[in-house]
Amino acid sequence: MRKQVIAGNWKMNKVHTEAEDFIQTSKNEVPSSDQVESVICAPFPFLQKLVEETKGTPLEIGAQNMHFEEKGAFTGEVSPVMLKELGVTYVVLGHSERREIFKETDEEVNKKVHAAFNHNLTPIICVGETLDQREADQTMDHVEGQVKKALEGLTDEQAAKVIIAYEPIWAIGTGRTATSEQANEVCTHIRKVVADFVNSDAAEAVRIQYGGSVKPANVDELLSQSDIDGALVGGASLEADSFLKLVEAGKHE
Ligand SMILES: O=C[C@H](O)COP(=O)(O)O
Repeated sequence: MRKQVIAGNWKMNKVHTEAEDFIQTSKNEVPSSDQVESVICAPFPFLQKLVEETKGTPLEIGAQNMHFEEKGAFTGEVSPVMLKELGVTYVVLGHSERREIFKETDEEVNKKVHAAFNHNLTPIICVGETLDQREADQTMDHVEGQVKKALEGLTDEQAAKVIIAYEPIWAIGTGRTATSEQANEVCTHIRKVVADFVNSDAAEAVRIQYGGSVKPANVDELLSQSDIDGALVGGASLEADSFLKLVEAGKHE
């Protein structure tokens, strides 16, 4: 039985006081970590404080991106060493906004996944198709390519530990959710890709989240699907009440 992972991705939202209020309200309200993994992926400036404030609680803190190098002349970047030193445990990699706006490539995502494992961070690897790709019936091939490239060169044990977030780009921030069947169909394919590319044990172990307009009203149905093991949530993770409802749903699946 795979444990559900509910991760909030705050993106570039909140100021310090709002981040603090959220954490104070929710840190002791999330279910225990043996029931569901609860993660907030916050902007870099909040990470240190949030890690300190959530110590000893089931709420984990993640980053939304990082560079793959440990240090050097990379102005504006943050390294895996820095994140690890802060006590961050998860990192979102290859989010579609990074791929689209900041032109991140599959090769860079792969280097970041390796860097995450080198520094004991759990990568949440985002994959997903555009509306044009879906309409051209290219979803499965596109997602398959992204998954294989992201996992390239990992050991079987590492591949089993990644979290893959399937996020159809047309459903992100649009209020337009993939139906639970559409989401599960792609997640099932991703699991098969992992089975073929790595092995069946890794495929059985890997957690696959759905992301794209997930909210308390649709989370139960999405999480009840056979190959969906959690959610990566943007808008609905910004309010503590709503985030707590999502993690509560994760507990039951
Ligand atoms: O990382 C989260 C996703 O981009 C989904 O965002 P959303 O829940 O606001 O659609």
